[in-house]
Amino acid sequence: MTLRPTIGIVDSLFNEGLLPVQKFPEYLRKINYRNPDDSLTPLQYANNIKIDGFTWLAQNPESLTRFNSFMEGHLGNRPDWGDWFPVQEQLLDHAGLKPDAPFLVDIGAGRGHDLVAFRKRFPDIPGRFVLEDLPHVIEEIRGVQDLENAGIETVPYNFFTDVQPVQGARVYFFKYILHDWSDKKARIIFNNLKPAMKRGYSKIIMEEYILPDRNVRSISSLADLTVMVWLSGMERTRQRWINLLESVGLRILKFWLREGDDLGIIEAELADDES
Ligand SMILES: C[S@@+](CC[C@H](N)C(=O)[O-])C[C@H]1O[C@@H](n2cnc3c(N)ncnc32)[C@H](O)[C@@H]1O
Repeated sequence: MTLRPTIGIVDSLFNEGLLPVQKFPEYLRKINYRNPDDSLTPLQYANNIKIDGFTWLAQNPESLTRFNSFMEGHLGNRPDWGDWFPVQEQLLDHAGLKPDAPFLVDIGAGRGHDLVAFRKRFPDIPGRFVLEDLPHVIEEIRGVQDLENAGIETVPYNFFTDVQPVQGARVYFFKYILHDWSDKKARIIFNNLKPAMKRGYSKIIMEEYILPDRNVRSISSLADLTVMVWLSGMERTRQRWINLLESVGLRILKFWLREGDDLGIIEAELADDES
């Protein structure tokens, strides 16, 4: 079992998370008990700011460090995706793989813990491994030995403003990214990715909650509330994932879930009918 440092979770939730939680009833009254959306997030309301949560973190280095430590420990004692997803069958068994081409791009990777774990698990997969995140996050991880040892490239990238710079990767990986954003913003992220994807080859792999329509586990509800209170984000049901991806010309190949957990993998690719 992987042991992860979880102190960052407590540190970040108490330092940055408590105020929006405390002010949440007041915030809901102000927005007439609508579902929170991008026009004013609870974090913006609580801190009286207009910038989004990640730009705010960039301006508060201690909060950013706590947040990135939070993300590093967030899986707790769950296995890494590479430990249970059929990587060989779904990703490696393809004639198009080339040793000098990009294999995996982790978009919004934070400190790169998922990439490092994947490289340790599969040290012999050929190709490039790329970590993308906002420039201040890339700055925070400059010179980190684990990343250098694993041969991981770092690229500053903003998924709202830039088209994906790494063309034709086998895997574009997102973990806990889409749940931070509304469908409208998620569509911008996907539309900036699609031009880089190679039809019949590139796959999107997302590690996210995939909720049932009813009887959601309390731990998954808590995740839903956490992203709502921070960012007006949401955990999505299967049908919401299908609707979202279809609305941008993507097709879900399979939802992968492990017994007893709503956190799973969504495997997707460009839909056939897109030019
Ligand atoms: C919830 S964290 C997930 C981090 C990592 N994928 C993980 O699961 O531990 C969201 C990540 O998205 C990054 N992010 C936020 N806005 C972004 C943007 N516009 N472009 C690229 N990355 C962004 C943040 O810096 C942060 O690292």
